[in-house]
Amino acid sequence: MSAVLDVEATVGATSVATVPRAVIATEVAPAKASGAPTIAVVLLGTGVVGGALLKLLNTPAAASLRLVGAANSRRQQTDPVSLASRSLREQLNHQGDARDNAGLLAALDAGGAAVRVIVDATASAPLASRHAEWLARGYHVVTANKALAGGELTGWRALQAALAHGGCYGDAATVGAGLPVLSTLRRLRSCGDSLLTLEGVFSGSLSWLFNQYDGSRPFSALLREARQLGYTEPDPRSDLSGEDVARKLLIIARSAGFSLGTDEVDVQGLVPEALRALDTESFLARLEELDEPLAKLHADAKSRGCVLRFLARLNQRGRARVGLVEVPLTHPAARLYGTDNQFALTTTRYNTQPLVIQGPGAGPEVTAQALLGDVLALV
Ligand SMILES: NC(=O)C1=CN([C@@H]2O[C@H](COP(=O)(O)OP(=O)(O)OC[C@H]3O[C@@H](n4cnc5c(N)ncnc54)[C@H](OP(=O)(O)O)[C@@H]3O)[C@@H](O)[C@H]2O)C=CC1
Ligand SMILES: N[C@@H](CC=O)C(=O)O
Repeated sequence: MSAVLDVEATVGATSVATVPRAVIATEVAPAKASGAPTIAVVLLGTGVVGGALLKLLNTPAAASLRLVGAANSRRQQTDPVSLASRSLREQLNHQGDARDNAGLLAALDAGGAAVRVIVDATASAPLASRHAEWLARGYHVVTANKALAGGELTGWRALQAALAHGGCYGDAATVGAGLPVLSTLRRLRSCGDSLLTLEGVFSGSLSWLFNQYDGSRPFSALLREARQLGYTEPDPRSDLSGEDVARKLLIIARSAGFSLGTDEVDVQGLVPEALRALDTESFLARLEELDEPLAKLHADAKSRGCVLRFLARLNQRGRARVGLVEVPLTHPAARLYGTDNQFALTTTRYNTQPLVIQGPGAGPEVTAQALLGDVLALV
């Protein structure tokens, strides 16, 4: 386990007390009146987030959408008219065709819809690596999967190149599970404002874990609960290692114009060496090995009147750091609840006090809503 990072003097200066609390996630547009253009949708991933989206697709808010294909990692179903079944997610576990992206794209093309959208609700890097190609072929992509935009810089650049030729990339779900962080940043940039520094808590699961953790319940028990609630990544080591937070930091920083590579983020993770190479199931069976080191870090922090928070920071020189930090109780991050994320943006125009965006930053429902909102924004 890595040592707790030092708290920089600047951290304590950040304040949320003087700015409005949460900026609430973007409202979903009401269902379009009949006769409005139909949006054909293919859904990749029917797990926690994809499953929640399937539920939303059966609500009036999604009346203008036609789900023409859906897939998990093993099977897929297509219907150019519409896949209406409420039990689609369960069906895909034992019924359907073998996985084949070409078949899903053919279903998108077949119905003659004006707007064709691929929604990626997986954590698959190979699938994310196809996003740029799909955009170049005229499909829109809406994603909760951060592997492309938050991965290697080459992938980010391929994405920007594809977007320059048209197509939309709905990425609200990739940061803050739909909190209006990227949209706010883009709006500021379009007005000529520039991001100077960025700081906060970018992980809903780690926020929930450290907001709860007081030493009375083992960290491993809390982690199991966070996974059950749908806050963690499919493999929780993606959260604990800081990798997921680093991806979000990269997505924000790149969207703000910083050409940061993955190797330029200093990531201090929480996964002990012995647990890093295991498959997911074996790791989950050994979660108790996290308990002792975290109990010690917690006790040490408490003895100094501090709490533990998993912070991400980008300074004005483009130096990026992600890791567990002791913060005093007066620190803005010490006053978070539940899965709250907190993004403090200092810009050329928000430079005496940061612009702070805060609110629940993980969970199936808010994330699925972010995906639906991005799809509806296409028309
Ligand atoms: N949970 C949250 O709060 C948030 C999650 N996200 C992101 O959402 C994404 C999904 O997370 P979550 O729903 O929790 O993950 P799950 O593990 O619950 O679901 C992942 C789904 O993706 C499917 N899948 C994997 N590979 C492929 C593939 N090649 N083709 C089609 N389907 C595939 C899996 O299929 P199978 O069932 O066969 O394994 C499964 O249905 C992640 O990228 C995560 O970072 C973003 C914001 C918030
Ligand atoms: N596992 C992620 C989910 C959202 O991206 C988190 O904990 O924030």
